[in-house]
Amino acid sequence: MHTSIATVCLSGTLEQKLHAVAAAGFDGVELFENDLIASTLSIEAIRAMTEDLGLSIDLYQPLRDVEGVPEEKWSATLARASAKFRLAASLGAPTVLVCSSVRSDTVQDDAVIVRQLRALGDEANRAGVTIAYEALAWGRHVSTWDHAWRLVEAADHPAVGLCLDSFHILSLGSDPSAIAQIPGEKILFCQLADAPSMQLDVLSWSRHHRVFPGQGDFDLVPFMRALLATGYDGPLSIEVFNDVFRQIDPVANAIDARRSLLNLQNAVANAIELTGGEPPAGLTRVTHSRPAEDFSFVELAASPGQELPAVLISLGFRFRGRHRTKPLTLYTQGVIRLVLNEAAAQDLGSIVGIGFEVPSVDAASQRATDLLAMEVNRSTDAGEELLRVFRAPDGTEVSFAAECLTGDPGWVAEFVGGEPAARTAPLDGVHHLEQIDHVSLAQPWQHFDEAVLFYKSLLGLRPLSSTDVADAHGLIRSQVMQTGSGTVTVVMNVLPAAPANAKDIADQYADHIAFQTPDLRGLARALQSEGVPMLHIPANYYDDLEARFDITRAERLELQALNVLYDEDERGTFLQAYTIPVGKVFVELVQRDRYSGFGAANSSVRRAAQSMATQLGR
Ligand SMILES: O=C(O)c1ccc(O)c(O)c1
Ligand SMILES: [Mg+2]
Repeated sequence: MHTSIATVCLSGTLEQKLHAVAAAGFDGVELFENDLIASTLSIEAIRAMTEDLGLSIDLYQPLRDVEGVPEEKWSATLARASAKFRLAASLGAPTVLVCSSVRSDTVQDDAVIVRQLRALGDEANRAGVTIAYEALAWGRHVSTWDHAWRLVEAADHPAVGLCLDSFHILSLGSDPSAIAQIPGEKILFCQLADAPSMQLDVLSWSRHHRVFPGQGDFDLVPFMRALLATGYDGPLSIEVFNDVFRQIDPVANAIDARRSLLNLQNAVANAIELTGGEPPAGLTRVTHSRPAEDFSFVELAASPGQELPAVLISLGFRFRGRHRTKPLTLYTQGVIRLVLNEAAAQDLGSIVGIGFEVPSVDAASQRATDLLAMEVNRSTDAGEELLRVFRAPDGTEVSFAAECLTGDPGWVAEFVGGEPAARTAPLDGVHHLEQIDHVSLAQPWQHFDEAVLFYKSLLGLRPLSSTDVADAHGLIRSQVMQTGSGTVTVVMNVLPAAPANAKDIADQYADHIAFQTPDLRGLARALQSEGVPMLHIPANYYDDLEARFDITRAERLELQALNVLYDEDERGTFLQAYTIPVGKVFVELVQRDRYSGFGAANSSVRRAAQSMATQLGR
């Protein structure tokens, strides 16, 4: 369908915004009044620029407080509206958005509003444009889509129709299904936005926290299905007011916005098909690819001289060799494969790449391309396996690898000079790491929403619990993303803005990788005897543990001696322990017994302990 985006979504001058919108592949824009007024470009120049960029101006907006107007102000209001209709016409915009009035003197009388909408319609008609009437969720008298529709229906004017904005509808918890009863030609415009669930007045929620479809908690699919059932085939336009999006690079942000529209159209088409329907031909599809099934490898930045290899060997990994042509080394344990990259830049953390096993590398790569992900060109030499690699918003290189049910994937043979594989590499014949539990990535705060949509739409990871972890230097937002089968989990930790002493702080915001073991106590004991430095957990934590849970003194003392943390949920128990940070990365060891969480209750203790370890130089 025709895709559009409101200029208010993006940062920059009007010219920068228009270039970003065109570069992302949108068909048109909603021109926000403030962007026009503040621009040094003439109306003719704006029109010419959009045409040159291949963009249409689909909507001019907003026109405020022009219905429910007290009698004495009506003629001035009509004159103001008329000027805006002529402006829209000279921009080549077919439609002006009229939002429901918010002024305290709004006449709260439907008959008055209907009469005024008709008069506005006549005026718009004269200028050769139409008006799309939108109920703001905080409108003084009109705040719901169905009220707005009753008024538009009653006005019964060819130049007066509706604008439906998913935020205003879903934020009030309104049921969108009856939208399907509206004649499609009376819906002149559709604005799309998602938002996280919040307990906040709806105006502040809308003006600061909207996000692109698929990044929040709203279910836009039923809204879209009702809209499409009317036969609507006008623009699908993103309208998001978001404090972060107003600050970030408009080019990347516009691409993220268009990814959200591609993903939404595809999700709607899938939902229609799933219930035996025929999706409208105009919906853009993306290549189908099933979710990631497992981790294939994790690539870490390994600066020379770092202790990471020694720690890995202590944990039971085997050195499998150096890459034939690249500055890479490989360590494996069973199905866990870690690639250390000596050449990798490590701006934020230490995990620079993740390989995901997918059912079809071709389908996953085509889907990534369809969803506008940026492919990374990696040099390959003759005989080397070509990996398809895409850059995630945080810079992580995401690779797709074929499923590998037995033995090693083909690329492992490119590493030479190491030890042969062993199914497991137990320290004392019993304790070992079985698989990657999760990978945790530090996220720059500006790219968090983009990252959620990236991992969700490309890899089928779904956002689960989100927790705020307090530490001495700020609040860290921790978002778990997991595939439906639970085999792949990525945890995204959003860093507070860099404080003055950024270097110290940055050291603590380490990425980490967590491994599952069937016997964490045994492993911790073995590591202790090998002298592997584990993160020291303070005694106060164990006092608290003893008070909170039904554990014996002996159990508490054992956990404390081993620096093992404990948690429970309704279903089971959880043990976790950490190595001290090695460079910018640390290793977490977990033992799960039917427990499905990630030890969130322990996170702030862990962070405090890490902070202490970093300050002590260890
Ligand atoms: O916040 C506002 O005022 C505003 C203006 C125009 C819109 O389309 C909208 O959804 C909100
Ligand atoms: Mg709107």
